[in-house]
Amino acid sequence: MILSVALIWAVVVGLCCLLWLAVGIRRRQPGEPTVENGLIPYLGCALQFGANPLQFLHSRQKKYGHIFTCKIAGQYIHFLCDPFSYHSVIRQGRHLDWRKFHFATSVKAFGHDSFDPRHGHTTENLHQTFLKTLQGEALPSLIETMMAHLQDVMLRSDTLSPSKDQWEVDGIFAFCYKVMFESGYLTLFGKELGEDKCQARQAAQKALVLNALENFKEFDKIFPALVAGLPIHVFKSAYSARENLAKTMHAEKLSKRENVSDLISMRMILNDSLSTFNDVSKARTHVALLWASQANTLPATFWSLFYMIRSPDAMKAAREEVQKVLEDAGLRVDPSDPTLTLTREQLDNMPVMDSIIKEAMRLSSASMNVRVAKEDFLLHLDNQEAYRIRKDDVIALYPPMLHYDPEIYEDPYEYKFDRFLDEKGQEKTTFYRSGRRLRYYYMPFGSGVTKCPGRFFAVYEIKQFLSLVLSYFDMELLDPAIKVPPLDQSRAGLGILQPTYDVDFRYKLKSTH
Ligand code: HEM
Repeated sequence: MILSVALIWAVVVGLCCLLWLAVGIRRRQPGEPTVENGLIPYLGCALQFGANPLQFLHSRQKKYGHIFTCKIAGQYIHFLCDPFSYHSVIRQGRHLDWRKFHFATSVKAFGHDSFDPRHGHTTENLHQTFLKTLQGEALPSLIETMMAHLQDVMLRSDTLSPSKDQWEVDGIFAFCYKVMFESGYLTLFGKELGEDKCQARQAAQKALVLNALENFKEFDKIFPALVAGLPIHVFKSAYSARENLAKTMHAEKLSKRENVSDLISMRMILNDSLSTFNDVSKARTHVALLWASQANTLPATFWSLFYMIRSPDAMKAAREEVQKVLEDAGLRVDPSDPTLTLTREQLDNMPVMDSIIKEAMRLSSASMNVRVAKEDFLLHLDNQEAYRIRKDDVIALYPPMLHYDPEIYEDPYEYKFDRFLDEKGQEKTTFYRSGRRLRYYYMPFGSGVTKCPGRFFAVYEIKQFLSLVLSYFDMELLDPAIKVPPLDQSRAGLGILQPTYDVDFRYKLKSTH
């Protein structure tokens, strides 16, 4: 009896394996890139890729060349590794669709109805909304509001309470998180009406931001799992964290706030006028924007501050640059009246700070650029080769392959704060590979149509943050020889990676004379 049950199981397992071999494995057709199916059904190469994407891709590039295909979590992904061929994917070709992947990912993670106009829930052109409210004329007011909130949080509220006489010790990531989250949150979502005059209201406002921060952290932890396709209901506390955030973003709550950014006010109007989303779905679209505005900015700020403090030369050059900009503008640093302002033009005129931030992001960014094939087509590479791509396949660029390429960046694992400065101390834009000038050499914000619409604001807010901490505080690492914390690879593909552990520093208010 036992033997026959075992036999039946053996037959069932055998048949499943045959079925997997027959339909689960892709065979390379003539003209297609080399395929690696991996050994695990459905997952394919996902585990090896996830363990260390850069190492995985380098080893496959060595074996297969500029382009190859890997099965990852049920999806066939063509990785294109030749930077000179990037433009054939980045330029808006008629064969490639960017909306399918992006809209589907947002729905999976945030639970709102689809933004894809083809699904009939909205006719909003989200891309246009982002460009109008995050770039160009929208920037000066975002910059001004952010600068005021940063100084309130650093010096007026009880978030930090620094003193002149005593050092405060904190983790750099914890410090950046507190300051940037609160300031960024208030800049996008405004403050409760009438809050400033009344202490009870002030406390309520503070509690709301702190709750939002805790909920954000809880939700953000499982974000990679959601993108990988796991349902949010598996993660009870993360689910309630997301829903708690959404509850604070219902239209009737947001309408009681003042100084709400153009981005959120416009999205509220368009949600109401162009979509059939219900109230929960509308609120969840705002949660998606909170996530987009913070999830990368927070670790990017950490890496910028960490590397700057760790490099005495960077710190000196940055300090001098900030001092000069403030002096030229006739501004005086006074912690008892923290009302410094920097215009967009002044912020644009800080090449050292730019380079410090760029170099920090070069070393920590791992965003995958993805497009989906709308139909079978031929992908032409720079070396005249062409490859057949099947409908619904994904084509991916992984910019860390550029960012860590020793031919493009000498000693690529080293932080050099002036790497993006030319001989005249201005922004360096000429980078070469094999003697040829590169068009794409730095891509933490993605590429083409899906390039981050918040990128200008993101860099401004990090510059503002660094300028203020340099102006108001003395800062030191507790251990000046501390090693760089490793990158948390669990988020590889999704943006700026976090450190696997925090690094302690100490700060105190500068003495003013
Ligand atoms: C250092 C900070 C930031 C980094 C590295 C970053 C990076 C990215 C990347 C890689 C994408 C996806 C591009 C793609 O899929 O190809 C993206 C999308 C997006 N980002 Fe950022 N981002 C940052 C800050 C911000 C900020 C501050 C905002 C808003 C205030 C923002 C708003 C958005 C939005 C709305 C999208 C979605 C665009 C779309 O789907 O059309 N980002 N970002």
